[in-house]
Amino acid sequence: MPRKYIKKRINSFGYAFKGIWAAFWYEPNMKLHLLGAAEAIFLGWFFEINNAEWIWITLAIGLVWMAEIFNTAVEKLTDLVSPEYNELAGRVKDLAAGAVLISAITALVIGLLVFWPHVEKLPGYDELLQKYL
Ligand SMILES: Nc1ncnc2c1ncn2[C@@H]1O[C@H](COP(=O)(O)OP(=O)(O)OP(=O)(O)O)[C@@H](O)[C@H]1O
Repeated sequence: MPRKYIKKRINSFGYAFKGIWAAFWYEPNMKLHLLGAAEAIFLGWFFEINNAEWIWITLAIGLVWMAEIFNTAVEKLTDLVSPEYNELAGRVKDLAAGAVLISAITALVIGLLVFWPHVEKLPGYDELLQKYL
């Protein structure tokens, strides 16, 4: 393989990592998603979830991060193209935000499906249920 080609591919990775770093550094929402991921990983460790369950958690985290980064990119591009008020620009941003919301709801459902059976097995769960329900 030509050296120039390899160098270009390595550069592309560098730009992509720069984008990921910028998203986590500058975007408050990404910090929240990072916190959400940390919580899910902590729960996964606490409940000693199996490989299949880790796959779902990994997919859920990746889905939300990916959607948020795309949303940020769309927002920036929209601000660049249409800094003034524009109905279409607003709709574009709403659509991108909608995609993030769908990813977050999906991740929440995955989290409940994965963790709820483990929560039910916690000692004292039945007593707690009887006391409050
Ligand atoms: N140029 C614009 N023209 C019309 N409406 C806009 C425009 N910019 C933003 N909006 C409206 O305001 C909403 C919020 O846009 P904004 O860019 O402030 O995103 P945000 O919710 O603050 O994003 P974040 O918090 O993720 O940075 C949009 O979803 C859209 O409805």
